[in-house]
Amino acid sequence: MRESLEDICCSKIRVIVGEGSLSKLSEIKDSNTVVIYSRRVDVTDKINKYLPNVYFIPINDGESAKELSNVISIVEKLFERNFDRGDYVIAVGGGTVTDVAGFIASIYLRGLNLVNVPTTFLGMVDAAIGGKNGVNFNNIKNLIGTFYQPSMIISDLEFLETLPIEELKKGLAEVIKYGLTLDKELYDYLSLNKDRVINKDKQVLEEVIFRSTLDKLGIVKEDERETKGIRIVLNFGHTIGHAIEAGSSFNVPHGYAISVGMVCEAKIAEELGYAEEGVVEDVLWLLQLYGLPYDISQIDAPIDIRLALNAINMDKKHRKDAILMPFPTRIGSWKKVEVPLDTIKGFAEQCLKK
Ligand SMILES: NC(=O)c1ccc[n+]([C@@H]2O[C@H](COP(=O)([O-])OP(=O)(O)OC[C@H]3O[C@@H](n4cnc5c(N)ncnc54)[C@H](O)[C@@H]3O)[C@@H](O)[C@H]2O)c1
Ligand SMILES: O=C(O)C(=O)C[C@@H](O)[C@H](O)[C@H](O)COP(=O)(O)O
Ligand SMILES: [Zn+2]
Repeated sequence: MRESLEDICCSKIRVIVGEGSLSKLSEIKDSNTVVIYSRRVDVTDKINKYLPNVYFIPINDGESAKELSNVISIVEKLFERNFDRGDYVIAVGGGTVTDVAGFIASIYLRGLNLVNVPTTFLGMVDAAIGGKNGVNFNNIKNLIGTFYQPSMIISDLEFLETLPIEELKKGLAEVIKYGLTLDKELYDYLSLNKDRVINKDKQVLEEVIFRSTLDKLGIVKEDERETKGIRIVLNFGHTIGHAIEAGSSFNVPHGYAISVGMVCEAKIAEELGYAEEGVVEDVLWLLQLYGLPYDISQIDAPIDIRLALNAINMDKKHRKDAILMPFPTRIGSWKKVEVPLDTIKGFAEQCLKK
């Protein structure tokens, strides 16, 4: 088990990664606590072992959970109970659960304490970390949300035992994102340990999760609210990725969408002269090694180009008529580039043409 205590702006965040780390929940046993969890993951007995008196709110997870109507129905359940600002929300599930529950924790009474217990690999390497939360609105990803830090992130690898390999791969797309832009050693580690990763070797996965967590928190520490042009690096592949999700009316899973998005955006970086020769090949090579999609032709959902381009108009990295794009320059390095919106949309149309 690995632990780290991180200072992010005015919050202390305790990160615990390892099998059996769920036991750390016993440290908040004297608080009034609500557990918002994915009804598709067996958690109640596991939680009650450490927190015998909690209020459970099961939710249907998946992208359709990220709707304001769902937020309102959960808030109405909270309203029936007597919570105060000293109390806790514990989010247990994948990224869609931690996004919704984190948003609710940030707005109810203007903020309850939050503990994230990610149960997917994608949640453990990305979604449960860094404080972004929120819901989709009018077919735009994460249009409504807040920045709100959990006090504790518990990544208990025992949850991964039931995780299908396709869900592991979706999380690997976010890890490859870190490797391509921030962490060449992580890129190399993934290159050398493919079989152990795919076979869910716990020692390897703990290393990947812990390293990804520290990579992400290292960026969040510098630019928590994404106002300095630094945190945008965590959004590499997401301008096109979110366009694919929106264009498919959220039928393409996030991990696959950003996988294709990273190839498209690396090609734009190369075309505009920011990515060194060979970067696109290195992106393709690692995605193909893990069987992740690298071309829109591999996505078996129709993409409405009009909806996809509208999503790019609404990308949260856009400033006036340009988008701040995080371009990989070589493996493990990146550069912020302001690109005209129409240029990005032109490339996106090429990339998303089936
Ligand atoms: N806030 C952030 O910083 C951030 C970062 C990355 C992604 N995200 C968001 O996260 C979402 C994707 O997250 P996700 O891939 O975890 O999706 P998800 O929450 O839909 O979970 C994926 C699937 O795995 C199942 N599942 C969850 N835990 C399981 C377990 N232990 N065993 C077996 N099955 C399990 C779920 O029921 C679901 O079918 C997207 O909405 C994306 O926008 C947010
Ligand atoms: O934490 C961040 O910053 C990220 O960009 C992480 C992304 O992997 C994640 O998908 C995030 O939800 C996208 O954020 P958004 O601001 O583009 O909605
Ligand atoms: Zn993402």
